[in-house]
Formats: sequence, structure tokens, C-alpha cells
Amino acid sequence: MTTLRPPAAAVMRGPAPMLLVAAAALAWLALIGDAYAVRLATLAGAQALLVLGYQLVFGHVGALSLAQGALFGLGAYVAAMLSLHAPWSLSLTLPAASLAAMLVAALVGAVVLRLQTHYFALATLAVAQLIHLAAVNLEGLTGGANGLPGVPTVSLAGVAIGRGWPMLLLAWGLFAIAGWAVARALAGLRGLALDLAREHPLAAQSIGIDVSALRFTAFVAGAGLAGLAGGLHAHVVGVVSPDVTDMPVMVGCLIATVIGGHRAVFGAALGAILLTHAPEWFRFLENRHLIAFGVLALAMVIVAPDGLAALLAAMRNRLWPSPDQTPPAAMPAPPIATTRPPLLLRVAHVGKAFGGVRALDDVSLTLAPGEAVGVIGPNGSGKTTLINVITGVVPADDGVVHLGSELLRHRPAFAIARLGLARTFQHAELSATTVALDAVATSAFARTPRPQRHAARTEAMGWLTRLGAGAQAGMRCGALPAGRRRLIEVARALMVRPCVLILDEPGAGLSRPERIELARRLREAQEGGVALLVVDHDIDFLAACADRLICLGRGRVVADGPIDTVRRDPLVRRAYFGRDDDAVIQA
Ligand SMILES: Nc1ncnc2c1ncn2[C@@H]1O[C@H](COP(=O)(O)OP(=O)(O)OP(=O)(O)O)[C@@H](O)[C@H]1O
Repeated sequence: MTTLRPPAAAVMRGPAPMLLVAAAALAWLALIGDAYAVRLATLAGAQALLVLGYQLVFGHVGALSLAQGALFGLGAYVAAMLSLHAPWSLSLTLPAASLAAMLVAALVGAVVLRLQTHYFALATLAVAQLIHLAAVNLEGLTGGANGLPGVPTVSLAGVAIGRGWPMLLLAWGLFAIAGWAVARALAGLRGLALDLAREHPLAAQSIGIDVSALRFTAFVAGAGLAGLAGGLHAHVVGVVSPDVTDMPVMVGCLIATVIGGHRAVFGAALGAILLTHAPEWFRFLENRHLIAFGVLALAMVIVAPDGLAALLAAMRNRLWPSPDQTPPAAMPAPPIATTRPPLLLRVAHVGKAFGGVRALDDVSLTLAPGEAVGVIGPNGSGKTTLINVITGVVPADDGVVHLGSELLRHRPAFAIARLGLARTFQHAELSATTVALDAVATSAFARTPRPQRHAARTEAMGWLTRLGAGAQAGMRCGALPAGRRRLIEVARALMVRPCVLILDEPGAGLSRPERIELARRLREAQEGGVALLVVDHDIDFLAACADRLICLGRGRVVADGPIDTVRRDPLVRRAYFGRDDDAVIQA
């Protein structure tokens, strides 16, 4: 990718503005700030680490954890207990605080991360309450309601870090390192994979991304930062009480994340500084400063839902527009062919019920390597459920699915995708803010755990060009019309280099010439060894891209054979045109 960078824009998009702000803040503290201001700024550094960790969980993964505050408290207690009961460990208190929080998060995460949003929030709230109750009731360890006073300052490699400026530099130094590490870890395709996993988890799994592992990693890493922040807090304040595990810490963290920004590292610093200084600015409200902060958060949600950092970034973009980015030059498009060994897909006696609705009933079919099969059926006949069962999105109640010699039952969707079984969705599942080129490039995860962004984008450009969507490569998916989005999704599935490709109504939303062109490309894929299972309502489209047709009716296979035979079948005509579906099923 060629990037033309006007000098001012290049400077304003680099780390320079942030370094300048940090230098100005330090100069202000050195010249005007007193010891209290330095202490407050140090606590803000610890809070920034807490918020940075919460951005991973809440912002990047989209999980509403209510345990981040309690994990901060846990870190504070671990640091305090180690300092007081094992003074030799002063250099180890911070790593220990971080590790303890990660350990608890790993144990909790293994169980609760599977839960849906609101149950997950409730489960983490319960964990937070347990930690708080332990802090209050385990008096022998935690000092009960009185807490643990006299926590000494931390030391690094035997050198004590004083509570004023040294501790301030340590806190913000740790934040800078952690912020750099997070930004680096989420740069490029990994960040895009996380965006897709958060917004469209099924689509992410369909290109081989292990969404559960991503969620777990983010939850544990976020907890590690919370524990570290808590440890720092204990050393700065010198006393730890059950307050550090209580709900206001969590509420403050959530509000700081919303106000500062969900995902930008800069936003974590901004939110933390505002949170720690709010009590000073709203001192006249006495203990009710959180209310004022809450009102501010509400205003932010309305005015700048992505937080202050996003607002500032938007202003920066207006003043110093984004450097021109030209997509990679239109490549000679790669031939549409599989790079995987040919495998037979076999569905045998599969059944699936949702409550009283029998969506699939004893469905059997085969898809030979390089074969193209169309699937038709009236609405609700089980076509999408069939795709979902084959691709591991929903488990079958009965029957088995094999890809080659691999039994797909109990395999997660991402593992099935990595075997070479790709799919598209009835409604194109693309992250609205991701540009089309990156949306396709993310598919490289299906073939390698650490794809190179440049190589993946170059290949993705080839696929887009092949499908006639090269002109949209640089456009955000959310801005594309439905038909174009569908083509982007097909390109993404093709970049998996699948041996089997399943498409759920790929022709919907496309104009007639676009359908003809897509059918041609699908034929090309078939000639390249890709087996196709294409669900659509348009029999002419299916006739152009498939050789065999299967008709489903009320979850059962009504007919399976050559296209012309099936489309003339009176049972199929009745089932497909929905005039006498009951008669068909009973026949
Ligand atoms: N997650 C679910 N929970 C409950 N019922 C479901 C679920 N998914 C599908 N069903 C039901 O199963 C039946 C088959 O649905 P499915 O979406 O597979 O049909 P379809 O042939 O793909 O329909 P369409 O052409 O409208 O997409 C329908 O009655 C539907 O309401």
C-alpha cells in the first residue's frame, strides 16, 4: 500500500501530540503542582492501567464485566499482604498482584465467558461480591473492615521507589509500556479480527477465528492490568480497606471508560485523569461527585458515544485529514481454486428441533469434491439451519456430518472453517467500520494464526478484483449497498481457500448482470476444485451455478437430483411454490 503523508498530518498522527501533552502535564506538575497534586496524578496513573485493562474486556471484546473493580481490589490486597507479611517480596508485589488477578479471572472466565451478555454481567457481579465479602470477612488475612494499614512503598531490584515523583513516573511508565503493548498487540489484522469477533462472532468463526480464545485472553489480560493497578494503588495510598473491592471502583472504571473512550489507549489516560480529579472539581458536591460524573458520562454517551478520545481523533482528522491511502494496485487476480485436498461432505440422518419446531428431520445428502449443488425450499423449510448444523453454528440433535474422514460433530465453528469449509450468511456479516479490503484480508486467519497484513491485503485485492468489487476495496463495508456487501462476503469466503463453500442466498440483493457474473465466478471456483452448496430462491441462478438440486420442505429432503428433473418434479413445484406443502410432506 502506498501512503502519501503530508508532513503535518504525519506528525499529528504519530506519537508526537501525546508526548507533547504528557511533557506539558509533567512540566505543569513540576512547576505548579504540590505533593498532593503529584499523589493525585500517581493515582490517576494506576487508574489509567485499570481502565486500559477494562478497554480490552468491555471495548475490544464487548463483554460487560462487573468484576474489573473487584480484581483491582484483589491486586491491592495481594500487594499489601505480601508487603506486610513478607517484606522480602517488595520487588515482587506488583507482578504478584497482577498474577493473582489473572488467575482468578482465568478460573472465572473459563466458566462465565460462555454466558450471554446479561448473564455474563450478573455472573461477574457475583464474583465481585464474593471478592468484596472475602475482603470484609477474612479478618486474619485482610484485617476485616479496618483493612491493612502501613503498606510500605514498592521497591524495584532492591531500590525503594519513593511515594512522590518516583512513584508517579513508575505508574505512568507502566501505563506507557502497557499501552504500547496493547496498541501493538491489536494493530493490523489482529485488531480487525477482534472487531469482527465483537460485532459478528459467527462471521469471525466462519473464517477460522477462535472467538472464545480471544474473549478469554482479553478477559485475563484485562484482569492482569486491573491487579497491577490495584497493587500500585496500595503502595501509593499506604493502606488497603474493603472499599477498594467495592462497587464504586467498578462504577468509576466503567464511567472513565465510557467518557475517555472504549478502545483508544489515549482514552484510558483521559478517562482516568478525569475520574481521579472529578472529586476535586466537584468538591462542592461533597460525596456525591460520582453523580456529577455520571451525568457527564450520560452527556458523553449522547454527544460522543465513542468517548473523548474518539471526539479528539475526529477533530484531528478534520484539521489534518487522513493521508491518502491508495489500495494495492489491481493485481492479476488469482485463479479461484482450492489449495486443499478434495474432501467429500456427508450429511447423514441429521435432525434439529427448536422447541416444538422440527427444523430438520432426517436430512441426508452428499457433496462430492468439486460438485456444485443448489438448495431450494420455501421459507422456514430448514435451509439456513442445515448450513448452521454443517458449519458447527448449531449442534444437531441427531445424525452426523463428515468432511472427508473428519467427524464435525462437537467441533467448534472456527475449527470447521480451518478444515476448509467456508460459508457466507443470509445477511452479509461484515464490520461496518472496516474497509472492504481489510474485511477480506482478515480471512487469512483461516490458514495461519499470524498472517502478515500486507500479504493478506494484496491477496484480498486479487479476490475483490476477481469478483468485480475492486473499486470498493477502500470503502467501509457499512457504506456499501447490500449487493456489494454480499460480494465482499463471497470474496472473504473464497480467501479461506476452501474445499467446500456454502453460500446462503448469495444472489439476494444483486442485479441480474451481477448474478450472472457471480454464477460465472462460482462455476470458476467449482472448476478449481471447490465444492459448492448454494442456497437460493432463484432457480435460474442455481441452474447457472449448480448441477444438482436439493429441495427441502418442512425440514425434509423432498427431492434430490439433476436440476431439470427436480424443477419439473410436481412435489417440488408444490413445495417450492408453497401451495400444498402439507400434501408434499405427507406424500
Ligand atoms: N434459533 C432458532 N430458534 C428457534 N427457531 C428457529 C431457530 N432457527 C430456525 N428456527 C425455525 O426453524 C425453522 C427453519 O428455519 P430456517 O431459518 O432454517 O429456514 P429457511 O429455509 O432458511 O428459511 P428462509 O428461507 O426464510 O431463510 C423455522 O420454522 C424457524 O422459525
